[in-house]
Amino acid sequence: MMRLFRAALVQMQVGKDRTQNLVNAAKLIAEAKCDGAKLVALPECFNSPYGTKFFNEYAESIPNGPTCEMLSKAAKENSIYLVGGTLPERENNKLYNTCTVWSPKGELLAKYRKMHLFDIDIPGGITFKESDVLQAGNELVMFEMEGIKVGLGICYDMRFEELAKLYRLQGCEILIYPGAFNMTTGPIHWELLQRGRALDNQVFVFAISPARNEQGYIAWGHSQITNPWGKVTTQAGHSQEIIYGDIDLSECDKIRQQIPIFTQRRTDIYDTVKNK
Ligand SMILES: NC(=O)CC(=O)C(=O)O
Repeated sequence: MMRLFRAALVQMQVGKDRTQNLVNAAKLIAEAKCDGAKLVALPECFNSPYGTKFFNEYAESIPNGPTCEMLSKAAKENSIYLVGGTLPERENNKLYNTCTVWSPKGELLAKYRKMHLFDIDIPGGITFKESDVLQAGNELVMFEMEGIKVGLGICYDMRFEELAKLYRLQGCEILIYPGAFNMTTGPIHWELLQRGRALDNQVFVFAISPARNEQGYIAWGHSQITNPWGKVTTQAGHSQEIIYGDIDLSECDKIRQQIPIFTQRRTDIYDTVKNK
């Protein structure tokens, strides 16, 4: 069972030209592989600008569109596990914000649809309503990487601690969130939420943002790796870059032994209160 590996989070620049986005992603994936990555992860909406007015135009079916073709080929050519950020997905005339995961043989390992849609309204800050055009997913999705269980979420999902806890209860040691926080929420919430999810659940958390752009939805950047102690071990700036983490899963074992919160949960009490 693999316990040590190198992860690469690709904080890439995303623009309006889909082909250019795919070419850029493929180039950066190959670079991450050359630098020793076994798992490479891309950001939310890496093939299209992030915005409700773009989702319909850029949507593709999975696994048949050009974006999945590129992802499958890149995973196979580089023999890596590839978390393909997210793309707007179309199925039966409905749209979803969907993350795909590819095996080193280029096979589709998992597909997760954003479960909590990003609907917020902060006067003077940001108003965004994914539910105007997207449907929410209804399933937790995990994949296994040579014995390591990894749970998937997308961006706003990281605000929901119940989702992270359910993944931990199902044996996950890593949670991966492709995400695109913004200039209003990013500065205070991005890092803190990930540290919270990591510490609460004693898991590694990887979050991958697009690089900051000049117009439209301005992404916060700061892709991040947080360890099960709740410590940020690597964080990007806001430009295009790849960050790396040498992940040692024995850190999960150690912290879970030293602070055994998952054997001390008082579900007898919680359940009584919940059912009142
Ligand atoms: N873009 C998102 O889904 C979430 C986000 O920016 C936030 O929660 O803030």
